[in-house]
Amino acid sequence: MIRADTIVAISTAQGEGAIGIVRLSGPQALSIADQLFSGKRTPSRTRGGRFLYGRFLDREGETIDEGIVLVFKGPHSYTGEDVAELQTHGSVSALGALLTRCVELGARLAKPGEFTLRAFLEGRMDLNQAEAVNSLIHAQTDTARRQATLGLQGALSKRLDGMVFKLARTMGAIQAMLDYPEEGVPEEDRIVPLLAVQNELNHLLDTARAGKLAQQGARLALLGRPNAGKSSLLNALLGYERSIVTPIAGTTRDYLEAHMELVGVPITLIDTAGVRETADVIEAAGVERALQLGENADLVMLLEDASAPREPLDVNVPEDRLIRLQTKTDLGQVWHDDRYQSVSAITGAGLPELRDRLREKLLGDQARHEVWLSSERQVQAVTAALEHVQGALTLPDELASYEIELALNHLAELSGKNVSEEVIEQIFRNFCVGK
Ligand SMILES: Nc1nc2c(c(=O)[nH]1)N(C=O)[C@@H](CNc1ccc(C(=O)N[C@@H](CCC(=O)O)C(=O)O)cc1)CN2
Ligand SMILES: Nc1nc2c(ncn2[C@@H]2O[C@H](COP(=O)(O)OP(=O)(O)OP(=O)(O)O)[C@@H](O)[C@H]2O)c(=O)[nH]1
Ligand SMILES: [Mg+2]
Repeated sequence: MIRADTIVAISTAQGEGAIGIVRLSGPQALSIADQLFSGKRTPSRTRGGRFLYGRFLDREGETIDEGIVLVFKGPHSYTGEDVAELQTHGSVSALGALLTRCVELGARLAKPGEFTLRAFLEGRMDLNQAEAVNSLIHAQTDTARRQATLGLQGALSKRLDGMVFKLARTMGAIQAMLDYPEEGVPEEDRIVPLLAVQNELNHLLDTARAGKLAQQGARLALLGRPNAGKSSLLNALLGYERSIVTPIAGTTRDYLEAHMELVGVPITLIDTAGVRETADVIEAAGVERALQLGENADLVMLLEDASAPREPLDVNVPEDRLIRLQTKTDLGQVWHDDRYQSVSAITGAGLPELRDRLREKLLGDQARHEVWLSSERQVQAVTAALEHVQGALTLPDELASYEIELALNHLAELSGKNVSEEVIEQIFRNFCVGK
């Protein structure tokens, strides 16, 4: 179905650039281009896939800029509709004037993500792929980009297709059995495929944490007693002197954040005030904050000075989000406790092992070449599908068949079949304008 209106947006980043693009999509895209473009050829009378060189004109016929028009004829375009790309010098003013001209000629300003929404509605990509487009734009690390690219190529949808096939076949087998009970359903057509799908869904859910972290990044707080070496370790991980280090206990009083990439995850490192009882109101407020930051962080590194008398700190952080470190091991004192890793911020000893540990804690053993769940929407749909598959494994045939149907609905939801307009709108609302 071709939408009646033609949308327009500046598709390149705001600001100065070598080249800028205004993109038109819809039934009037090429006729609008005809009216504002002057060159040897006419966009609407050009074959798709060609570019035309010439000048862009404003309402008075004055030249806005020289540039090129790229012609795409539906369905052979990003959106599946007729598309004209007006490529100019990357001048804020030229792009603005060109946009205005397109609106004067009848185009409507595109909403965020509306080009990709149209690509979805035209069936050029499914919802998982559309979400991947957005992830790709926002990817801050190679890991996030690689994941988004896999998603864009349909990797998640392909995995789901395999499961849908198994479920549909099982449902068929059960229904046949209900019609002809004397036949019975052989185990390998009933339990085996359901168990396989259950496994696969569980496995997919395991990837969600890594997927979320690769996308949104992780917050990593350093906690410990005063002088434990938190600021020194932060500086050592960053590779520059971000935080003040002195031999005085209580140096860091407020928390401080620094950004870096670690193991392909965008990391916010948080240095905090050393935790101790104190009469100093300012320091006490800092301690309060430190503990709070620890509770809210994705991971906490809890530091203890191995060269000082032991005075462990109790923090309200579950074990799986905790990494215990003994610091200053270059001073020659180390205790033996498997729960602790040793580091020296001064010599760098133990830092590679710490990075490995962080990778394991953050990404687990998720294979980098397989696709990860990356949005809350995906996690919810897979969780719901899994519940119904589990239902199907425990319930008698008639109910099992219904459970499988529900599981199939949730998997279909993932790729964007039978999803409400609201859900779709919600997804595209977070996109950039022009995407
Ligand atoms: N200038 C420009 N660069 C861009 C995009 C764009 O729209 N414009 N893209 C998007 O934002 C991405 C590329 N995605 C695209 C996907 C499909 C088609 C397309 O026209 N496909 C047709 C023709 C294929 C062919 O000729 O081989 C088709 O699939 O039928 C274009 C871009 C990234 N770079
Ligand atoms: N030998 C040695 N000294 C260290 C090491 N790490 C830190 N120190 C020293 O320990 C002292 C305290 O270090 P900081 O990094 O300021 O400790 P902190 O945990 O941030 O302390 P507060 O901000 O007061 O809570 C400084 O004199 C550092 O030079 C280390 O690995 N080896
Ligand atoms: Mg400090």
